[in-house]
Amino acid sequence: APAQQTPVQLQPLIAAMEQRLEIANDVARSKWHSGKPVQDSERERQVIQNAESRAGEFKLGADDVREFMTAQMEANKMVQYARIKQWRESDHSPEKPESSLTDGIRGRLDTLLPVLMHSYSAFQPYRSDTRCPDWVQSEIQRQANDPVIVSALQRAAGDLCRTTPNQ
Ligand SMILES: O=C(O)C(=O)C[C@]1(C(=O)O)C=C[C@@H](O)C=C1
Repeated sequence: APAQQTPVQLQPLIAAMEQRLEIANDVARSKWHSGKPVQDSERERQVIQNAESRAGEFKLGADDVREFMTAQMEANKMVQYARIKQWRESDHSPEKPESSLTDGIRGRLDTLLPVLMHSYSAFQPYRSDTRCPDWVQSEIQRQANDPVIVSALQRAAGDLCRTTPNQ
């Protein structure tokens, strides 16, 4: 079974990605109450710049870091849009989060950055393995149940495996 051969380095990586997506629930609650749009391109540039500036610390290339963090933010927006749609359609307003977006929630996303980069770095040797896509799918299914989180994790992990096309 593919799960048995899954490298141990994948579990903490998917876990950190999932934690980042859990924070998206609070981002969405905050934006629901503030009326701010989900998309904040200026903040996305800052996140990418911050991550790129730390690439060397984790022996990662700037291109990989940019691609990886872009995927994490696209996945984050998927969760936000899905939650906002659920609240709108169920006519149920979520509670205001304890902390605001700029002094609290983004701080939690920032705190997770080195954790994500560290686990992404540890997974580098396995990215080109032909079993990589199977490992990633089974690990996502193992760690997540909520279909919104599962889809977002699939997006977040979309570039993890370097599969060589076979024509
Ligand atoms: O910080 C925000 O405003 C978020 O919505 C979070 C986040 C991210 O994933 O870091 C996602 C979408 C925005 O375009 C910017 C950043």
